[in-house]
Amino acid sequence: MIIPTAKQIKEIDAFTISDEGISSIDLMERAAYSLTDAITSQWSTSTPIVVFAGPGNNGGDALAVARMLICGGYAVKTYLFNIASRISADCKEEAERLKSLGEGHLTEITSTFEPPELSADTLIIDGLFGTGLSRPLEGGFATLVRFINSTGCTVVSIDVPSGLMCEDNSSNNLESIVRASLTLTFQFRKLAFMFDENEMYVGKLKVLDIQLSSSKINSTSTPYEYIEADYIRELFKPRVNSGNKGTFGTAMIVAGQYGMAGAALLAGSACLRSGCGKVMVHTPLLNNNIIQIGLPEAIIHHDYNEKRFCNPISSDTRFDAICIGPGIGTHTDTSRALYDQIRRTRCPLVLDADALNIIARNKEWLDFLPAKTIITPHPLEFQRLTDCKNDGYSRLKVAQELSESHELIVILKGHHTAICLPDGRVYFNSTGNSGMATAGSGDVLSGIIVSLLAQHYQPSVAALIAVFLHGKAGDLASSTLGEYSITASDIVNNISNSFRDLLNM
Ligand SMILES: NC(=O)C1=CN([C@@H]2O[C@H](COP(=O)(O)OP(=O)(O)OC[C@H]3O[C@@H](n4cnc5c(N)ncnc54)[C@H](O)[C@@H]3O)[C@@H](O)[C@H]2O)[C@@H](O)CC1
Ligand SMILES: Nc1ncnc2c1ncn2[C@@H]1O[C@H](COP(=O)(O)OP(=O)(O)O)[C@@H](O)[C@H]1O
Ligand SMILES: [K+]
Repeated sequence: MIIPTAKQIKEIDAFTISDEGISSIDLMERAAYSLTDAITSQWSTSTPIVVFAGPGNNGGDALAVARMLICGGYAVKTYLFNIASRISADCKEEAERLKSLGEGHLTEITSTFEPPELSADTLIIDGLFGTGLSRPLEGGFATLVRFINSTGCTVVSIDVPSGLMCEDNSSNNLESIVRASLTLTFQFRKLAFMFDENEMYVGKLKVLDIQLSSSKINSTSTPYEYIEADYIRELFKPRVNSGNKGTFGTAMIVAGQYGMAGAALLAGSACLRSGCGKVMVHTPLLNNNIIQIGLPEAIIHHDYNEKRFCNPISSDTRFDAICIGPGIGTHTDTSRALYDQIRRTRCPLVLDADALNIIARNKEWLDFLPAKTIITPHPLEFQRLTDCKNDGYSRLKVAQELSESHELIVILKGHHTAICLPDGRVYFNSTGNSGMATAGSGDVLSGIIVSLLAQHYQPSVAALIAVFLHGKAGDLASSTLGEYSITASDIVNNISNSFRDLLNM
């Protein structure tokens, strides 16, 4: 599903209204029905409800929901903030409809507001601002948001937590954003929801299908897409029945300085579990026994010259793709080896972990990474690599620029990992859970990627499939072990289930 901008959502709303021939107020009623449905399915009529409505259509939604809840037997108090006397036409109409239920349901605030006493079990519905927010909240609205956040009550935000911009929050006033327990958003995830630091505002997310025009949605051009199983499934090539080891390619993994052989084991076993024909591991001689015993299927490519660090591989004619980085360390010898290897590599390449930390110290090397190289930084590695600001939107913009200017595939790892392609497109992943925030989890991802590259998947496709499968393997691991107990090995052990789940095998 696409992730349109707030402006594009407005256009899709407007098109739906004209194309379907329905009025905007009826679209609002449709939206409010689905909100009410989601609320009543979770909270009973014994829950006291307080609704805060703003002056725009987000407020209109809130007023419609208040009416529907009252009609459903809920005790609801509603406050409409009409400070500047500029409420939208549909908001005004919804206020009239609510008033028509009788006295006392609606309090209109036109100047100062005395916050009510709220019991701990009150459910707050936040309909102050949605996609129309154009600047950070300040003054009375900022105070109101701080009041909402201080109550300790459960908060349901309509469409967007009020105060959160749909895209760029790098200059926002973070204290003036509602911290929702649940956000009921219309039709699309918003870009800001993809950034880890905004989880504290969005809370749990539910996307409500309000049947906006599918033809308009399909013709809306946006670089951002949220990827789910159906999309990934289409990217697979059939596996040739008569294929042999050679058909499915040989992957080379340069990993594990002495003391970090586990990184090589994790990447190597993930690679083997992901379908390539052969896996070679280039690792210091001292790791020999560990790898031979832990990963008997792999061929060890000994790094004879040096016992503890990684040296360059002499030739890359014997493998189809190469991964460099998991646990290699940043020793000067390794750094030199990485330089040589990058300069010499002609096959598809994925760089992870310490390979990226080394490049961060030698940023000019970015200029000669082969086209379509995949890099897989977590936020800190990306920060070291680019000196970017620390918020999700700024980081994404820099990643997009880097991807486009250097023709790289940048996999920005996080809860919703972003895969940035050189043509400007960005795909956000839908699988994965906090149990995957565990040492070695990234090594597993690198192993899956290089396996797919060795099987001759295009780098962009390999990146998309691998990220999705990796997260899915983590989800399957968590369904049996729980998020607290997953280890990176459990992710490896669930790669096969992840493939089978995705491909209905
Ligand atoms: N357009 C449509 O057909 C639909 C819209 N829907 C709702 O409409 C919302 C968007 O409505 P609007 O475009 O009216 O926008 P909002 O309701 O988000 O707010 C817009 C109003 O807030 C003011 N404003 C913006 N930033 C402000 C700030 N920092 N401080 C004070 N005032 C500020 C604007 O001047 C405008 O009056 C969506 O989020 C959704 O909830 C839904 O009803 C579905 C259908
Ligand atoms: N909360 C989370 N939700 C989803 N995926 C996560 C979460 N935390 C971590 N991951 C995933 O786990 C991997 C962690 O990689 P990384 O930080 O490089 O780990 P390591 O360096 O320990 O191997 C990434 O693919 C990341 O997307
Ligand atoms: K809202």
